[in-house]
Order: sequence, then C-alpha cells, then structure tokens
Amino acid sequence: MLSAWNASDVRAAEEPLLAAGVPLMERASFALATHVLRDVAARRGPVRGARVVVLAGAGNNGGDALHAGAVLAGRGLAVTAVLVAERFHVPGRAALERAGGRVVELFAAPAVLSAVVEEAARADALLDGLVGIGARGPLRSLAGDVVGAISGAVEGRTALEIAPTPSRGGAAPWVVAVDVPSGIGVDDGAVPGPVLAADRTVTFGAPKPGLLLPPAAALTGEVTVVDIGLRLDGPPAARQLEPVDVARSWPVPGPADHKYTRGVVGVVAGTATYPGAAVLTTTAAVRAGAGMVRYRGSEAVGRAVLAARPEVVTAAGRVQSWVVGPGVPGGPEAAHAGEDDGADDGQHERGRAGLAAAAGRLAGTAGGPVPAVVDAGGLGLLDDASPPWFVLTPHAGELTALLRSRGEDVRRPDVEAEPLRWAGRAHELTGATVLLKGGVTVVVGPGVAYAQADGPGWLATAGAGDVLAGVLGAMLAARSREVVERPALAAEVAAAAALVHGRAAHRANPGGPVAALDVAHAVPHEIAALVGGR
Ligand SMILES: NC(=O)C1=CN([C@@H]2O[C@H](COP(=O)(O)OP(=O)(O)OC[C@H]3O[C@@H](n4cnc5c(N)ncnc54)[C@H](OP(=O)(O)O)[C@@H]3O)[C@@H](O)[C@H]2O)[C@@H](O)CC1
Ligand SMILES: Nc1ncnc2c1ncn2[C@@H]1O[C@H](COP(=O)(O)OP(=O)(O)O)[C@@H](O)[C@H]1O
Ligand SMILES: [K+]
Repeated sequence: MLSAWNASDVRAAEEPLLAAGVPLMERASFALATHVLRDVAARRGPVRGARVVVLAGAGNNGGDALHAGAVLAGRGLAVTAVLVAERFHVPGRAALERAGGRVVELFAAPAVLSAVVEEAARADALLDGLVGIGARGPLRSLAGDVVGAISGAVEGRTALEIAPTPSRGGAAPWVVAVDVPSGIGVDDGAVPGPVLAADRTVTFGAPKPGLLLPPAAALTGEVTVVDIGLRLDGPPAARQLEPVDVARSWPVPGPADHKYTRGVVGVVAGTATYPGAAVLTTTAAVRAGAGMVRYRGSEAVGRAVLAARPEVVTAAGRVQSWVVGPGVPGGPEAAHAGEDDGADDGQHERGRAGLAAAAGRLAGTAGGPVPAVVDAGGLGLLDDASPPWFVLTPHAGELTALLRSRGEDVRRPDVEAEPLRWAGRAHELTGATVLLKGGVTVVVGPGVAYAQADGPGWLATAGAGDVLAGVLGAMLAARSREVVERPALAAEVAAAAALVHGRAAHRANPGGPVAALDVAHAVPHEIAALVGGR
C-alpha cells in the first residue's frame, strides 16, 4: 500500500531530524541525482555530456534540485540551473558552481526567458525544483511564466495538461519533478494553474496525497519514493492499495466453506428499459466469486439474467450484501437532467426494501444489517442518513446531483477539480462510504481515503460501472459481518474492488478496447493471478 501524508505531517517529521543535524537535503538530492542518472543512461547511453536544465525556486525544493545538479555536474553532465527568484538556495548554488555547473539568473534578466525555454526544450533532462511542499496556489510570476513557456515549447506537453503523458521520442527532455510537480495542490491534488507534466516524480520521505489524487495524479509520471529516514506515525491522508494488499486480504474459500459462508449477493438492478445492467451486475457478482447471487426484478428481466447466468437465483431469501440501483431510473442525475428513463418496474420498492434490510431497519429480518452497494437509481432511494457500510458508487455527474439534492451549490467541473473534497463532503452529508468513479477512483469512508488508478482509459464504457457494482457486491458479501463491524473496512473493500475491476480491464484486452462484459469475464482470472501469488 502506498500511504501519503500531508505537507504539514512531513514537515513535522522532518523537524526533529533537522534539529539533530541529520543531512536530509543531502540524502534527498543524492537520491534524486541517482534517479536522473539512471534515467538518462537508460534513454541516452553515456551520461557524460548529457544536457540537464535545473529549474530552481526560492526554497528548499530549489535547494534539492541545485544540489542534485551539483552531483550531476560532478559526473560530467552539462548542467544549467535557472534561478527564478532573487532569493535562492545559497549553498545549493555554490555547490553547483563548484562542480562546474552554469547558473542563469532569470530573475535578474527576464528577457532571457526565450533562450532558457529553448535550452530546456533541447535538454536531455529537466529537473523541476520550483516549489515543493511549500507551494501555495498556482505558480506565480516567473515560475509560472517559465513553466507555461516550456510546456508550450516541449512537444507533447501543454501547461495545465492533465492527460497522462504519452511516452515521447528521444527529442523531448525527460522531466523529473523534485518531490512534487511544482504547482500542484500537495494535499488535495488540485491543478490550479500551469504545471509541467513529469515523466518521473522523485518524492522524499513519503508520497504526498496530491501525487495519488486526481487531477494532479495524471501529471506525476512514475512516482519514486526516497526514504530519507522520516518517521510518519499518524494516519495517512490518502492511501492507494497495491495488488499485494488485495491478494493478502482476499477471502479464499477453505474446506469448511459453503455457499452461504462465501456470501449471497442480492441484486436489484435493471428494468425493461435497461435489462443489460441486470445481466452485467449479476454476471460480475457471479464472476467475482459470490457464493450465490439472488436477482430481484421483473420476470422479463429475470429471464434475461438467467439466460446469461443460469447460476442466478430469482427467489427471495437471505443475503449478505445488497446491490441496489444499476440500470434503475431515478438517480439524482436523471432527475436533475429531466430524463425519461422509463418505468421503474417495481425496482424502487424492491430497492428500498433491500436498503432497509441492509440498514438493519426491516422488521423480521434475520441476520441483522449487511453492506450495500448503492449505484445509479439507487442513489435516489437513500434516506437522509446512511450507515458507513453502505457504499455509494456515483460518477462525477451523479455525485454532483447527489450533493445538489442535499443543498450544496456545486457543479460537475467543481467535483472534477476537487474529487477528494467533494467525495468527502458526500460522505459527511450521507454517512455512507463514497466511491467516486473516474480515471482515478476516489473512495472516502470514516477517517480514510483511497485513490485507485488501476484501469485503462478504455474502461470508460457503458456498463463498466454495473460490473464494478457486481464485483463490489460479491466482495462485501464475503466479508459482510466484518464490514458492518468495522466502519472503515467498507472503504478498503471498495478500493480493492476498484483495483480488481481496473486490472481486469487491462487483462481483458491489453492495450485495446474493452466491453463491460469482457471486464466481468476477466475478473476470475485476475483474482486467480492475485491470490495465486500469495
Ligand atoms: N527542510 C529540509 O531540509 C528538507 C526539505 N526538502 C525539500 O524542501 C521542500 C520544501 O521546501 P520549503 O519549505 O523551503 O518550500 P518550497 O516547496 O521550496 O517552496 C517555498 C518557496 O516557494 C515559493 N512559493 C510558494 N508557492 C509558490 C507559488 N505558487 N509560486 C511561486 N513560488 C511559490 C515561496 O515563496 P513565498 O511564498 O515565501 O514568497 C518559497 O520561496 C520539499 O518539497 C523538499 O523538496 C527535502 O530536501 C528534505 C529536507
Ligand atoms: N478515464 C478513465 N480511465 C479508467 N477508468 C475509467 C475512466 N473513466 C471512467 N472509468 C471507469 O469506468 C467505469 C465507468 O462507470 P460508469 O460511469 O458508472 O458507467 P456505466 O454507468 O455506464 O456503467 C468506472 O469504474 C470508472 O472508474
Ligand atoms: K517541484
């Protein structure tokens, strides 16, 4: 698992070490230089004579970059450091000059900006040491100008670019962000102004949340964490599950298990207008290893489900998790857009009953409360308050509508610009765990947040969300009681479902388009690959 800490926690962890004279910057800059050397060698072969441009800001982030530049100059690379502010890291500059590096005082002669941009565009490597964890808001003055101009000049990059950087030919410089790409919201992943998209981010002590969270996460390139000896004891601000974490906690059935111990998933999905959602959700739940899947819906849709998955049962009975809403009309977004999604075919009533049982509020329900996945039309069936073992799975449009229905003045672009903030707000307002779908899926539960970036862009296809709901339903059913008892566990299971779903999409057709049903069919193979290695 990657755990990310806010800037203030990192500073607090640095303080005692700095007071004790531990050479943190030396450690950080040496590791940074080592990674740059390795990357340049891999791309270019000989490192001697390689051209490196260091963009250095006023603070210690600039200090890291200048000291790394000194190490590189000492190894025979041609290093030019560009100082954007009158205040600069004096020992860093001195070290660089001693090692034979050249310094351009851009702050003293802004007219040389175009020459700097030209040199940067022709460099083998570009180090972005303008600001690190001391950043406040969008890049200002010359730092903003230089990033804007270089982004425009370097092929494949634009200022404010938030698409993943495609791998580029040898012509463009290899961009290494020092600690963080300068100008991102270190704690929240915001991209408030121009940011130079990096190929690699070498981050010190621990990842920062902004490296995991959208939209900034698309600008980091590969993230390399350098251990400089910090002790970060408190809870992280954001986490990202890795395959090994999911493998470790996967409930592999043993000799004593039977279908009920493995978990029964109750699915209220699909109508005559959207029967496919019922097929996709139930298929995914079966494929993800549910002990049993009960479909609740009209007879006609039930027939379609059974034609696709004869394992599904349509009789009522006990369940260990509910999935309510895929392909059911009346989600907050549809209501907002005034769309006619057709009749609900009785799914609202079935969905409400499922949610009441899941909340433990249905008289005569044996077995107590159970987790629920609440998707699409199910979101319109929620009461004012939900328990944390309800996992809401909106995309940005649905989250916007849900928030607006609860009095927040927010638009979809706001949610896309600050997904963690708004998913967190929805968690506060509803009490439920919130999984906000997207290229990076953000999950917020009580005291925890996850950011998962496991799927290819090809996964953005109709029905993929229904498959996620089915996978998550099966995973929650398998750990039903534990999820109800431990408020933060639903978020971890939801993040794990996003990981399995995203990796299944890669597996379904590496590098190419995937259909939602292909993703569901790849799920068992992905699970086998995950748990086979443990
Ligand atoms: N302490 C250590 O020994 C270690 C520190 N480490 C390294 O230090 C980094 C933190 O250093 P830091 O605290 O000096 O802050 P830093 O990120 O350089 O930025 C502050 C400067 O930027 C400026 N500035 C701010 N916002 C701006 C904007 N939007 N646009 C333009 N300028 C802006 C701000 O200006 P001001 O607001 O003061 O006018 C100030 O001058 C950390 O990320 C890591 O790399 C590691 O080596 C480990 C050891
Ligand atoms: N750019 C992207 N890259 C990777 N995955 C994405 C991207 N955009 C969306 N997804 C994923 O695709 C799925 C789409 O779900 P959703 O929007 O609910 O579609 P539907 O309602 O048609 O099933 C989600 O799991 C989401 O995380
Ligand atoms: K930086």
